[in-house]
Amino acid sequence: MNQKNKTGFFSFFNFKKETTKKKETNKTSLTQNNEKNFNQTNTSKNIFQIFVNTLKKTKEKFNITIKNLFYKKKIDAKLFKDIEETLIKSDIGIITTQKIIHQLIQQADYQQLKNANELYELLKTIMVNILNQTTTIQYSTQKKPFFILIVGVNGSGKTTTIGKLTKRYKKKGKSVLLAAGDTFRAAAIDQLLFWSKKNNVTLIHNKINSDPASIIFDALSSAKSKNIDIVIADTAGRVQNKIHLMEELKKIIRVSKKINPNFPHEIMLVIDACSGQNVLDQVNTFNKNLGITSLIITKLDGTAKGGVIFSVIDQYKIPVRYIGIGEKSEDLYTFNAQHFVNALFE
Ligand SMILES: Nc1nc2c(ncn2[C@@H]2O[C@H](COP(=O)(O)OP(=O)(O)OP(=O)(O)O)[C@@H](O)[C@H]2O)c(=O)[nH]1
Repeated sequence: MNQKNKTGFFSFFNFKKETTKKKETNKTSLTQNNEKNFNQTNTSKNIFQIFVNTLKKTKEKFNITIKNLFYKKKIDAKLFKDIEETLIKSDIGIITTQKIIHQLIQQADYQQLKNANELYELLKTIMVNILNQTTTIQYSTQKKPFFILIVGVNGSGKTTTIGKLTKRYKKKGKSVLLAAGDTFRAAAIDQLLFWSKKNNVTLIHNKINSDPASIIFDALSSAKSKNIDIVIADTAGRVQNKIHLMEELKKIIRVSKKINPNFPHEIMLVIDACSGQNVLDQVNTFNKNLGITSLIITKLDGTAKGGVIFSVIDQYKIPVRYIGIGEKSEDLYTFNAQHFVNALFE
């Protein structure tokens, strides 16, 4: 399979290609189990409909305008200008929009397109390619425990997402252990306790203001001795300031490497789509300091700013692994570029 198209190793939709190509028997992927469960309970069409419903608010800005632009229009400079304006208004961001328009003009010229309809399809393809520029880290049973460090600013949805991930991995038959690394806010520990009980998994925690690096170290040691598959660690979103937070997170990473130099396998940044273009600043800060391996975009259900996904992926080349589309524990989906773009244009 084309590496560029492998947005989500956990992706449902690439499963067939993955399994035929990958003959390594000692590796099991969450994707494979994912897909089996998925096929039993859902269909690609349903998932697509969920994407369509989720993006309702983002589509309001984008969809009607874009369709009107292409309707029976001829290809000229004005059309490109209008498309550019629509993309910018849809939170796709100026830099990424200009890149899309540049490619659109070049390819339309190269393919000698005359018809606006063909340009419409070309725009979709270019937008999917923008989202497919990244590859995700592979889960493997050899990486045991597979350590996922969850980071993000306050209120972005970290704790809720951990609850959703726990449910998801448990459903795939994986053993999960949680670590309450947000010791700054008592409610965060209570929230994780709720999720751990709900999913029947162990939570390693300590009292408020205790050292998060030490809690996470204990959690990883315990997971190793108990042969646990996956450890998910929560972290604070706000300490005294941004520098303190980054130092705290760096310490967690440093200390975890004493157990295994490859820890953490994943550093997932949770970002709230409602923040629009401001998320770029968050991605920049966390990535510069910690090296983010994937993104989880939450609250796509409640915002018109879903277009920001294009600029985040385009500017940082970090894959979006999951999207959060509601507060319930099942409201987490593997991100799929094709579905996302099709849903936007639907
Ligand atoms: N609509 C919607 N709400 C969400 C989603 N994900 C999380 N939330 C809500 O967002 C709020 C904040 O979520 P938390 O999980 O507490 O966020 P956090 O990042 O852990 O915040 P702190 O613990 O304060 O650092 C809660 O009310 C969640 O129910 C989502 O995908 N959609």
